[in-house]
Formats: sequence, structure tokens, C-alpha cells
Amino acid sequence: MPSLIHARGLIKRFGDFTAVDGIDVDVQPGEAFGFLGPNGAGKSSTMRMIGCVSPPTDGVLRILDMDPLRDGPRIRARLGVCPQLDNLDVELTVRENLTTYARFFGIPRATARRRADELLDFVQLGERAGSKVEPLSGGMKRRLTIARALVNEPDIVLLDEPTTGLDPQARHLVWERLFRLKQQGVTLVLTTHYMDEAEQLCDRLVVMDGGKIVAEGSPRSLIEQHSTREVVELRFPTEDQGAYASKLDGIGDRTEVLPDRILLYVADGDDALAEVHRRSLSPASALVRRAGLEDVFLHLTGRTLVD
Ligand SMILES: Nc1ncnc2c1ncn2[C@@H]1O[C@H](COP(=O)(O)OP(=O)(O)OP(=O)(O)O)[C@@H](O)[C@H]1O
Repeated sequence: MPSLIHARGLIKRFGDFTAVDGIDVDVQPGEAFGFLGPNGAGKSSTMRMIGCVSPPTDGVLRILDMDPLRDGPRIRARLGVCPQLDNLDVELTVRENLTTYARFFGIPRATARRRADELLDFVQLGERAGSKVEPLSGGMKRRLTIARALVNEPDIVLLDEPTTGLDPQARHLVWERLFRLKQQGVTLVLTTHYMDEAEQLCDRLVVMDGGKIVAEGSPRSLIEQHSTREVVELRFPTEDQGAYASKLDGIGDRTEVLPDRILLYVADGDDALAEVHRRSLSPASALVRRAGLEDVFLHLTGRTLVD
């Protein structure tokens, strides 16, 4: 089966600046695929090319086996798009936001109304169908935007930073709905700079930095390839964490010195912490945790995902 999204050497330039620098991507039907990277990595620029609203500068891009330059409207009809900033119509009610959008796709009025009600139930906004958009919370607006993206029963749903700006409870509710969609076999393509979001939702992801893909794989395989199993986070009572780094020599595979803490990459965190104490070092705080995608990003780029 051909990939739903196929990119080779895909480039987006703005004047002299290269925002997306020759990336290769393949997304298969039913997959939840992620672009993980910090602000400015080129994720949104990539999504806009996939969404057929920004033409590639160079390279190959096929969406649903069509050419975005020639077949933009036909492709867009089969995409659901949830942009980074909610662009709901505040003049309309919650339900009208869906039924009006459905009209763009030529969906008959009665079908649109039925589908709108089903989708509002799905995103748990059924009781708000008749209310205006403005008083909804950020999480509700995001769920409504997701419902709107599903109105045309799309083959691919594009979500640009689906939970940025939401509080933890609202994020979990969005994740839970997206997980349901995934279980229904909907192909999800999302961008995020939250490693927990990528770990929760993505079957496969690419890590982007400076317009390039620096790694690709499932969250688990990326962590296995680029990190030890556990990490010990040590905070020493000093302005200069680096002063302690040499005292930790030989503990674990690798050490990362951050402005506010030192990370020890180790197979067994408790053993490593015991060794720290044997060396008579007294960190102000010590935490043993499992390695995650943040550690992968730090290892590959020397930087953290969220500054
Ligand atoms: N229309 C534009 N004109 C000029 N530069 C742009 C334009 N759009 C994006 N850029 C630049 O391209 C780079 C990549 O931006 P992009 O929005 O794709 O990154 P991102 O990974 O999605 O980050 P964010 O999370 O901030 O959206 C940034 O340096 C941005 O300033």
C-alpha cells in the first residue's frame, strides 16, 4: 500500500532562510505519526506543506498519492486540520461551527447536523451544542476544533501542537480523545514539543531540529538507541553544577550538565545514587527516573526540548 504521506528531500525556504531542510517522511495508514522538536524546528512549516496551504520550495511531496501543487483541493477535502491556534467562529454556536464547516465540503444539511451531534458527543461537548464559543475553556475549544477537523470524515487528521497552552487536566482529556481516534484506525499526524505527548500518542515519530530530522523511530526504540534505561537527576547547592561533574566520573555511561542540574545516564539509578553517596557527595536533591524522549533529544542536539 502506498504511504499516505510521502516526502523525499522536502525543503521549505523563506527568502534565504531554510525552515525545512531536506526531510524524508513516510506515514502509513492507521499510524499515529509525530514531529517532535523545539520551537522553530520546522514542524509547523512541514505541516503546512502537508496541509497543502504552503507550497514546497523543493523536493518530492505526495499526499494520498496526489501532488499538493496540482491536486490541493482534492487532497484538502480528505484532510482534517487542527491548527496551532484555534480559529473557531465566535459569532456561531458550538454546533454551528461544525455544521457551517460541513457546508464547505458539500455535506447535506441533515447529515451535517447528525454528524455534528455525534462529534460533539465524541469530544464530550454535547451539552454545550447550543452555547456560544467564547465562554468555553481552552480545552473545550481545542476539543471543538478537533471535532471540526473530523466533520468531513478525513483520511488523515493533522494536529499542530494539539495541547499547547492547556492545563494538565485538559491535556489528558484531549489525549484520551485522540487515543480513541487512533483506536478507530484514524491516521493522526501531529507536531509537539512535549515529549510526554509524543510518548503517549505516537506509534512512530521523527525528531526535528533546525529544519532537519535527527532521528526516527518508535518512542521506545529511540529511547533504547539513544539513552540508558534510567537517569539520575542531581541538583547541587551551587550556581555552577559543572564543578561537580568531574566528581561523578565513571558513574554510568554518560553525564549531561544543565544549568540547574546534572543528569547521569545509567543502567540502574539506585546503584548509581548509592555510588554518589559513597563518594561523599551531597546533592540538594536527587531523583531516579526512567529515560524518555527528552533525554534522546538532549543526547542528539545538546539542548533541551522546552527552554
Ligand atoms: N512565513 C514565514 N516567513 C519567514 N520565516 C518563517 C515563516 N514561517 C516560519 N518561519 C521560520 O521558520 C522556522 C521554523 O518555523 P516553524 O513554525 O515551522 O517551527 P516549529 O517547529 O513549528 O516551531 P513552533 O512550535 O514555534 O511553531 C522559524 O525560525 C520561523 O521563524
